[in-house]
Amino acid sequence: MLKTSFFPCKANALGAPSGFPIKLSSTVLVKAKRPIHLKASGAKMELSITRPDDWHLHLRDGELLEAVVPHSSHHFGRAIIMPNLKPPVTTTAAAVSYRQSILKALPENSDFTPLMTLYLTDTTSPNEIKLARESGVVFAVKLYPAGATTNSQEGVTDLFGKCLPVLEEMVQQNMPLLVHGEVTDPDVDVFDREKVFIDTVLSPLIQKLPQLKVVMEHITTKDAVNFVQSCREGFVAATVTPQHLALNRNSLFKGGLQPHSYCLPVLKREIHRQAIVSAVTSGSKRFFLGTDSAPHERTKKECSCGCAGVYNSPVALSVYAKIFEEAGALDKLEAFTSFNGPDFYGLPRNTSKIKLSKTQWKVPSSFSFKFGEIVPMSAGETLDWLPLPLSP
Ligand SMILES: NC(=O)N[C@@H](CC(=O)O)C(=O)O
Ligand SMILES: [Zn+2]
Ligand SMILES: [Zn+2]
Repeated sequence: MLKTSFFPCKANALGAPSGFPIKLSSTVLVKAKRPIHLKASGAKMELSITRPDDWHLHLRDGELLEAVVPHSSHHFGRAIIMPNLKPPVTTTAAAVSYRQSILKALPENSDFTPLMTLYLTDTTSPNEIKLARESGVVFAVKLYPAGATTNSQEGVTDLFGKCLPVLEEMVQQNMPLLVHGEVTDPDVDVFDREKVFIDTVLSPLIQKLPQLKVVMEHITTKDAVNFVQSCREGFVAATVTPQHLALNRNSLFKGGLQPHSYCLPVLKREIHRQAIVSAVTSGSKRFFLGTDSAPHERTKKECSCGCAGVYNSPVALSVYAKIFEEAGALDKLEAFTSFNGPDFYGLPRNTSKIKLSKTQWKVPSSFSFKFGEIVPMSAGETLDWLPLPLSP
């Protein structure tokens, strides 16, 4: 497949208004045009922050990978890559090979670094954790309770019964456990699944293995905020997505069913949204950026049984900046986007900078590719903060 086309215009698909070209695969069709730039009146406010990382990202594989990777690599330095492919990335060998595919799909001259993860199953061996650590390219292990979310069928059915030796080896190897924190019991109300998971799985796990590093991914409730805050700093942390900061569950039904706002864990009540906004804008080191950007083709979202996942990479930084601005906490944005994550993982912070300009830009209504379309979060809306290209 040809991979040489560039956005020829002065703006790229993300709206960066300079001559910084972004290489996209030849499968990109013209609908992914530049966003419309509205001139902000008066002097433009610009924020310069250390290049952010994304600590929870779905890049998929094949043509979907080629399509979406530029939206992350353009502004983010590194990303924790989720392993829920079909088949899932359950071994170090598979993670190494998936990493190669990602590197191959990157735009020319990109220095984006994928940080790989393993998909935990009932049969993952402690030795696999040793191999993962030795590889130098696997940075975490992901727990999907079987049936909890997209491609989780091969996930864990009984964490304490089946996975304790592996978890003990993870403690030895200082390998973090990343958690999709929802129970799968059909009798538990879908809006309560995170809280019940905390009470029945996470709390007992941390009591049993207090040395295990755990990231509660994409938290959605005040219960999760309280739980993370009650744990030992440096051992338990949480990622937070743009959609769970910006939207509450009313958004799912606003003017009719809104499939592009449907993700798991599902959006919650306003009180929960407010609790996670307070948590991230408080300056606490326990919370960091993880977009959970999860692309699905339009036809797989707009159908009788739609997939869960919000594609937010193109808008994530704009949405985060708006949330911090509204909370009067723009001074805390950089720690959330660029410091707390690497500090938790024990990795160096990025040294380059990006700028966010207070400039309005219009999000494309969809991105079109040969294989189909992807509808981003905030499709067709005008956002306030525009990420500019990397400065040297
Ligand atoms: N968040 C989602 O709704 N979907 C994710 C899986 C996940 O992170 O749970 C996906 O892979 O599509
Ligand atoms: Zn998840
Ligand atoms: Zn995810």
